Amino acid sequence: MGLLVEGAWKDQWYDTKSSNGKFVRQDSMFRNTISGEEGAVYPPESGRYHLYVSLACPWAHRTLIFRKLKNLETHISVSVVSPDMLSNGWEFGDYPGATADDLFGVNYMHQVYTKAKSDVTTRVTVPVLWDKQSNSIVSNESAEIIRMFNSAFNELTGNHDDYYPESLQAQIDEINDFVYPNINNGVYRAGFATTQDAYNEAVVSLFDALDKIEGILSTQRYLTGDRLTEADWRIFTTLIRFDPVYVGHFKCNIRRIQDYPNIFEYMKELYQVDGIAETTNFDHIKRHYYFSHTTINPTQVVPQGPLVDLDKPHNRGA
Ligand SMILES: N[C@@H](CCC(=O)N[C@@H](CS)C(=O)NCC(=O)O)C(=O)O
Repeated sequence: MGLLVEGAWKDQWYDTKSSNGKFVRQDSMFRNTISGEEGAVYPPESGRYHLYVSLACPWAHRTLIFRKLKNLETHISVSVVSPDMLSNGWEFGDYPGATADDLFGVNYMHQVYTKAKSDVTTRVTVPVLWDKQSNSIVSNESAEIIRMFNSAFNELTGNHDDYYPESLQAQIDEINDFVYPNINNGVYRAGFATTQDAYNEAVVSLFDALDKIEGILSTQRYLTGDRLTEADWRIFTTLIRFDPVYVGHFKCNIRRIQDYPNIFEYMKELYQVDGIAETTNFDHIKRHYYFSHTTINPTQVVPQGPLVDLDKPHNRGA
């Protein structure tokens, strides 16, 4: 794990000393948009864009889900990094389910970043949406990539399904603003904390938030009512990793997702949506966290469990 400093790779774990043991996630730095508007720098074109993902990563998983739901698979190609993220950061390789770098044939993800900007100073994160035409990074912010996938390619695909409908945008934004710090990033704030106080604060706000979500899902099918939206997909990628990884590896063990009847059934419903199970790779998920975070798990031993039947019929909407 490391970062690029003026284009040079530096192997270094997260600095939590300057923040009292708290993990503070950095903002993504490439923030352009694909748009069908006249004169747009990045117009929606088939075959022009390439997505770099890790199957382990919850943020990258969102983008794979939207690529699937919006029928973008034939329009946007994908490279998958190996789940092992060690001293060179994300790398390509022959781990089952991973690929080579299909565009440049480089070994490391940081080399893709320096192809976009040779003197860049940044963490090297996935997902990355790459523009093959200008050889630049459109975006490395999943929240923005899924919005582009939701609407920018509609004319090309003929798929007008809308996961961010205008009538629900305020509600979706409100849920996202609650779920992101407390749950999506909350598991990382608990797991990467290096003081007891920082961990305590994160884990308590995480489970308070999950209790609240359980309450919401006890009265309605989805987070904003009876329609499946972006807000649901954004929480899903954290929920599906929770019992296999976050409970043990990140010490988020006050309760399991299986202990929340409504969240568990809801998570199964989302997992069973057409195409979603194939975007979910539990081997990469478990291997990445347990094998890569050697400050947390120095033995790199990956647990076998848990045994959970995600294909069992759910009771949502019954
Ligand atoms: N805000 C970014 C976060 C992406 C992110 O942090 N990805 C993790 C993998 S789960 C990563 O690549 N971490 C490497 C690092 O921090 O050096 C997004 O949502 O796209």
